[in-house]
Amino acid sequence: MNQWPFLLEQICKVKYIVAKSQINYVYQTMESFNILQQWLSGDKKLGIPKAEISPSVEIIDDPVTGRSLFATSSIQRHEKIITIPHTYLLNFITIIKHLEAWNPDLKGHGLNYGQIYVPRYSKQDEDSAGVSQIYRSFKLDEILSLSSFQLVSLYLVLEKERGKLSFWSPFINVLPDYNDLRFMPFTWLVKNTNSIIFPLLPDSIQKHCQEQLERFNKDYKVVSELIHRHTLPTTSSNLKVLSKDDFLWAWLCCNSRCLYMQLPKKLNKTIDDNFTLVPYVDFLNHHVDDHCGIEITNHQGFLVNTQDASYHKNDQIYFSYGGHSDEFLLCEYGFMFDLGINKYNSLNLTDYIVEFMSPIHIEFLKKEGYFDDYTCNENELSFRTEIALACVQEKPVEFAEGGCPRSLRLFIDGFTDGECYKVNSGVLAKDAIRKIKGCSENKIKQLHGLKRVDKDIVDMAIKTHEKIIKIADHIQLPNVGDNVLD
Ligand SMILES: C[S@@+](CC[C@H](N)C(=O)[O-])C[C@H]1O[C@@H](n2cnc3c(N)ncnc32)[C@H](O)[C@@H]1O
Repeated sequence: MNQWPFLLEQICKVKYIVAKSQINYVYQTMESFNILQQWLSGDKKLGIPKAEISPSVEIIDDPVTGRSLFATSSIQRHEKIITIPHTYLLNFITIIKHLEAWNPDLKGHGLNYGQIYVPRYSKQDEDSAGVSQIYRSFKLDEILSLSSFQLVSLYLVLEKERGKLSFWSPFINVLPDYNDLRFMPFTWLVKNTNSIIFPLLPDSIQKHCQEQLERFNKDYKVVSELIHRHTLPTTSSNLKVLSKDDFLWAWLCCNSRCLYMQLPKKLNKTIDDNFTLVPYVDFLNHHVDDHCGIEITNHQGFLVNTQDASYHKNDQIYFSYGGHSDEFLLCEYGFMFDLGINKYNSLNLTDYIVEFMSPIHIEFLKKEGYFDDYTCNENELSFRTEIALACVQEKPVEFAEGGCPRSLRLFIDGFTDGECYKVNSGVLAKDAIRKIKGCSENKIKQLHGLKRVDKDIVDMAIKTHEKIIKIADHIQLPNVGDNVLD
């Protein structure tokens, strides 16, 4: 029997379904952008403030950078393009304000940050999942003891559960889903995916991910235990055991979208707690160079200004997340730039340099604040690396009784540029770089050999090694003979 007409019909059907689902996706996305903008336009009668968004700015779903801000007409330097009042910022303070409205026992600690509108929650805002009951049973001490990451992530999970009843639903609906962040290798550890590819990533990325996993697991444990203490017979089964996937989604939203905001001193929080989520502003993608500037004021809220950048129609509007390497961007934000773009890329030489050290060297470097984090970029070794390499060239006995060789002391204190160490440091660094490059070449071969695994993820893993090889090939170091420590 001729199968072709049947196959052709099936192919057409699949194409039709794919096209239809793409149209649906575009429609739903645009719809959710409209709802977000409507929400941000406030309500004078209810006293909900209005965000100011320049008509020269629009949200576009870009195939490479995801939801992004673009200029609809030219924008000059130093133009204020976005102002988001405190009411719409999601952070420790606004969450406590909303929880207070459910639970008067949480009141009375006098926390404030600008004017924050909070709905007057009533019977009709109760949700069937039991979230409002959980809010009512919280104690002030246990909420204040949470870190910002723990509280904001928990609150996002709970408010998502409240669906349309949540004040935050227009914002929650435009947050990324897990698939948008699937390139973040740390998520593979949580979800037990890509387990063949993970060990083929550079060691430095694997180490970064293990640290993220530790932080995540700690936050998940604290928050799960809290929820467990507050579940009631009426709480939905979905919440009784806080799902790890849901918490991961919320935790990733915080990790990839948080912006610096100093919390009041009386909260006694750490530097890492000083953040807020900011609807709309969080559509700004990262650029290696400075673009827009952000500022937070008590009175107006969160402001975005073009600073020294100007934009033409259809230009993407960016903001620099900081001087981060591609490895950092991949681990923390789930993306990397193409080869040759990121001037902040570096090689992590730490493990290889530590191998050259005796315990006495390590003790000395720790005391001086120069232990760990040894890197180089395409042009040079970092100062920390130079100090560590100079140190290992000194015999351990030279450090007896807390002493320090004179040349090394002068170098550390900036009185010399460590010229006497340079050649041998170059040899040692070269040895470390050669080993790292060899390791990357080997892993690339193994990655090419993988069959039937997600091609995008494998390509991304290969790219991480190509960046390492590029730095290793480019850096110029003095070339003299053999191991200088012999
Ligand atoms: C603050 S959000 C920016 C909005 C984001 N594009 C979205 O779709 O929601 C940060 C995330 O955007 C993406 N991103 C930011 N800058 C990027 C860039 N230059 N290239 C590719 N993706 C980028 C990454 O997924 C990152 O985790």
